Amino acid sequence: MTTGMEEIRDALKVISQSQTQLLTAIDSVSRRVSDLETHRASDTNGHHGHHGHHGHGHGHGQANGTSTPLGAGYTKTPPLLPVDAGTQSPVPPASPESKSGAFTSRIILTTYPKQIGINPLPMDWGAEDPLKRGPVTVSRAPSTIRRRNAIGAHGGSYSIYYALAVASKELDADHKPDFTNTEPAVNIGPFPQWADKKKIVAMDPWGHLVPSLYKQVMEKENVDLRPTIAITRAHMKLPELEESVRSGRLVPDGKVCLNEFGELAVTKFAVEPVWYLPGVAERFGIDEGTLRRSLFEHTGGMYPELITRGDIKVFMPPIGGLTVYCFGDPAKMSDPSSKLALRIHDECNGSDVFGSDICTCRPYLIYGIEEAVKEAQNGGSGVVIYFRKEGRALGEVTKYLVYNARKRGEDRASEYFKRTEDVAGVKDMRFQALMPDILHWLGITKIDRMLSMSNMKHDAIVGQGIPIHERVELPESWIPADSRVEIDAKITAGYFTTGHRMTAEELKAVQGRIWEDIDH
Ligand SMILES: Nc1nc2c(ncn2[C@@H]2O[C@H](COP(=O)(O)OP(=O)(O)OP(=O)(O)O)[C@@H](O)[C@H]2O)c(=O)[nH]1
Ligand SMILES: [Zn+2]
Repeated sequence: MTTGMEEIRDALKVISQSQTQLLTAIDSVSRRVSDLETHRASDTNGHHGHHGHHGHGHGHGQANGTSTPLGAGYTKTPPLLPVDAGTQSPVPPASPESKSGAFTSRIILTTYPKQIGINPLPMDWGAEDPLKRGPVTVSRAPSTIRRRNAIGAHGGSYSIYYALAVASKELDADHKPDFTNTEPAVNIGPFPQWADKKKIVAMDPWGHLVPSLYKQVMEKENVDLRPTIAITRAHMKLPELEESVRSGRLVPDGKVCLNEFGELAVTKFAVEPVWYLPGVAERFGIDEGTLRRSLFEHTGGMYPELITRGDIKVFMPPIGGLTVYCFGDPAKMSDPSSKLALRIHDECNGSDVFGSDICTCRPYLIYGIEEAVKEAQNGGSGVVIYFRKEGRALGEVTKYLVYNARKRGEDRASEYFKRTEDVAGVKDMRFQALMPDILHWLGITKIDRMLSMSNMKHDAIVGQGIPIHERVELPESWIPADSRVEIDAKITAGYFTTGHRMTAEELKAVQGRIWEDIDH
């Protein structure tokens, strides 16, 4: 009996040993094949990379199942054989003409730091001199793919439309942007914060100057580089502000508020996300391996280099960015002797654009703009920053599911966050931890009037060393009736108020419109 058990145990040991050997063999074949493939591709493209030189990378995080830094909560899985290697491919073959120019001759599923031909442009995140820092290089164009020092793609969530445009031949993948006259409408910085790895980890501080700063690199190295920030000037018109002028709250000055229609002059900054992974991990108090593995897994395995290229530290995530609306002289934002009023706003399409009354989003946005304009007119600076983080970054589908659950129930303030948690598992996924980067980038060192009640925004900003002198809540008269549920729930959960913080008992009595009231 005992002998039988031992035999089984021995047999199992042999099986497990052979399994490990098999996995190691598969892994080494896969890497060899990948090397060959790059070699062939680089021959085809006439580019011969340097052997053995890999920038400043440490070469860890290779595709070997045993040496990849695995984050907590993940099991080791066998490495996969790159399917592009052999003659068969699981992907329907692209038509022959689509191979010309747009793509490398073989599909490069992933790359490895020690691979022949891989020669990233230098990337020293946080270096003071932008030339020493190096340009964020992410393009997979044949001329650039081996020089990449970033994972992902330009355009945030729009990268998918780019792919569609190329696939449907609407866009020539060889298109070289003509940047004539696209340069920033105003100058900004550089500020010492731009060279601080602890302060800016979620955007490229040099992103607006790419075409000018790295012109020579683009020409000399024949690489495809693009800006991730653009700065322009505009007029804007909101119906509520016409009313602000009519009621006398806002007085046209011909500079910031241009006329009796409440038309405003604004400087706008559009910013695409660029993440420095070690810095992002640090902000969340997790290790880089865990961050990389989670990003890899939960984007459908979209970016294998998160796992295979431990030497690449920059990632351009497929998410929305932000826009800064600056009223008054942009130079005043960073002037410590000028007062600054600031609203940080997260996207709520239903309210911001379409006027839904279930929340206070549009009212707070308009109030923020109005107060920002007033501060600018008083000789200070007013700033509104709009983040694309719809529905607390849970998305509109989740949000509407929760609305239904609330309205089919009793929609009591005491249950407000619980309904979201029931559906989404969390009440909020915005993670304000990365939000203060833009403030550092704008050179902001203190906030005089913070137009927000959110404790999460407050704590993130103060935690980044930017003091907030005054917190300004949304005045009662701006709160739509049906959004009392939201605002009271938020206040009870810790949002700032100078008014009354309800007890759990009182919160139960706050009720919104219920299903019967909407359903007609
Ligand atoms: N999931 C979900 N999201 C909501 C709901 N109501 C509002 N939101 C989202 O919550 C976010 C509100 O953001 P902000 O207007 O910046 O407000 P806040 O962070 O709560 O704090 P304040 O600065 O005090 O306004 C937006 O992303 C909205 O889309 C809801 O019922 N469910
Ligand atoms: Zn809203």
